[in-house]
Amino acid sequence: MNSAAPAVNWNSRNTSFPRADAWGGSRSEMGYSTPQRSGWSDRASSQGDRWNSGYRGGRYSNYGGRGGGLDEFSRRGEDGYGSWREGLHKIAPKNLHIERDLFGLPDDPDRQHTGINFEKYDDIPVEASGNDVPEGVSDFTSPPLDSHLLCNIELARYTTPTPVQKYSIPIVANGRDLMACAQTGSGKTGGFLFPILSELFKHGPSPPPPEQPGYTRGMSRSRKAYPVGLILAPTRELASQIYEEARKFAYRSWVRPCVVYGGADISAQIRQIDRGCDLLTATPGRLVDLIERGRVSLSQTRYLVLDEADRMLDMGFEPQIRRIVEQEDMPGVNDRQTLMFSATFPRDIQILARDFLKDYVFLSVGRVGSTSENITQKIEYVEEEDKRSVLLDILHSQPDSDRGLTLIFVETKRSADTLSVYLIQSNFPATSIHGDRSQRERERALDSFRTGRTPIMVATAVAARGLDIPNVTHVINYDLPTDIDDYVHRIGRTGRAGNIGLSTAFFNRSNKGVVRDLIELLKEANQEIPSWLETVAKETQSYGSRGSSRGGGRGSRGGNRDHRRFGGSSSERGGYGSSNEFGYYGGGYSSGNGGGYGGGNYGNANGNYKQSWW
Ligand SMILES: Nc1ncnc2c1ncn2[C@@H]1O[C@H](COP(=O)(O)OP(=O)(O)OP(=O)(O)O)[C@@H](O)[C@H]1O
Repeated sequence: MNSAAPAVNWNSRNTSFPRADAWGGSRSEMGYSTPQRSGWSDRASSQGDRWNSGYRGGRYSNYGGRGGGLDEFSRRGEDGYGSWREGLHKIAPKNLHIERDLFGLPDDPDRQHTGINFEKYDDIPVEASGNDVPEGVSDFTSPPLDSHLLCNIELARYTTPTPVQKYSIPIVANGRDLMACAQTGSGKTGGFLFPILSELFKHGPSPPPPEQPGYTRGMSRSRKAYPVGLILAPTRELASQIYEEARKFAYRSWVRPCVVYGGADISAQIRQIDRGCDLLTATPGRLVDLIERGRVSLSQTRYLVLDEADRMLDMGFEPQIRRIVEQEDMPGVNDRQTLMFSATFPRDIQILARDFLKDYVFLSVGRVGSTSENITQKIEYVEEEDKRSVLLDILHSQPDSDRGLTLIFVETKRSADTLSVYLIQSNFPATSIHGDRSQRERERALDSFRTGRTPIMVATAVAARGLDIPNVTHVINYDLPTDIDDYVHRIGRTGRAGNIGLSTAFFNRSNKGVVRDLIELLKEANQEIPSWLETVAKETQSYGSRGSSRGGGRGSRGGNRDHRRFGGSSSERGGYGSSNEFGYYGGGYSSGNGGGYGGGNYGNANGNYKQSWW
């Protein structure tokens, strides 16, 4: 284990000072709505008012909510938050109501439970490159984790760390930056939350910001939040989900998680951050808005996480991300720790890493961009005009006893709407989610799907990343994406946390651009490859002759591997510094049965990568 001192200077240790942003108070604002008990079509309901009337509550947010004496309320820890006083972490008393709300009961169907293949994660080869890579841990223990975090991990009923968690915990504890790539559903969220929260629990908050020398707790005007940790995520739903996880693991601690995202009432979000904001999860656009309004400062940020960073670039967020990281008041790369997580790491994101990370460890659990063997992948040849009837056949053949949820991906918002209406007309309980629906409609659709009231959801790529919905047993790619990484994330909505899942993809000749990548993926995951698919692959000529705007297929995109180690053409490197800077870093390790990096030198013939579809 590397014993190097953390790069972050925790000059706040063992001191006593007021938190920069601890205003005390309840947490009832950023409410998530309680499910409606109407029919199965979330659209058909006439209860829209209820969703617009500030109705809050339900399992996510119904504690707190008191009008006065908030500080006192907070001090007593009744809101589930502790404090940091005189250099010591004061853990709040237990609150069974909050505990039930956060962690559920052992057999709650709406919670993700680990599946029969959870232990098999340990068989996945892990590879790490970089200087002096710390060794992984094998259990949740203190040290290296803070003992209070262990209590919360136990409440979440996690018994063993997943591979990405095993390695991220010591890497972050040693003050290192990290680019981590692990298969969908294998616990990346804990991979960044555990080590960050653990360090925050041990070391306490940052000192009050220098620009507020006369800072007084309880000031009512010009309140500004100074989060110590910032997590950027591409979509509102993913940001909310990360926030819910952060709330679990921060329970009873001094750390107050917050979430902000576009499409929702900004005043409610401002009220929420006014009450304390130590670990902020945000979508980039809304965060820029709050910075511009002077409500958030990043001057005290010690931890920066970019979750699904490649998706954020695809969505055109690079200018906002660069502004947040480079042009506002966030500490520079040497004065913070930066972590990037995804299941796929195409080349362009690794170029961004050059600017945002320092001497980082590149960690890959399994081959980067691979799919979990817990997902059985079927590829069906279906012509465009036959898709609807084949879909109905599949849905009819799913036994009633199968209480699982089915997620159907289509390429356009319009087809999400038309297909869901078609399914409803065909007597299937369906809803849809896509970028043209309002935030309220999106939340309602997701909730109706999650709770099983509409066990079928038609979605665009907006639902492809990160969403952790228990009991999704079948993912259908009604339309295949043009980028294989998107396929990886989409099917990853099933087969999570060691559970098994089924994926069906409709393939026809319009999808031949992904055929080689698809075959490669299927092979890696030990899946059956239909002979007709191999025939299409053989027929498809001139791979690589029409690369996508993102650089073509898996191989030629040059991503999905540690760029420093494998180099790439100078144009691929996009002006990287000297070869010394990005030469091979020694000291890496690999465990498990090896694997190596695949990927040929071919492009994606269908590679017109567009952002407007989702
Ligand atoms: N150590 C653990 N033990 C048991 N369950 C875990 C553990 N870590 C995470 N989980 C559960 O596994 C599920 C998947 O975790 P998570 O959402 O973090 O996956 P992910 O790797 O981020 O997936 P994706 O790539 O799709 O974003 C969650 O329901 C989470 O609660």
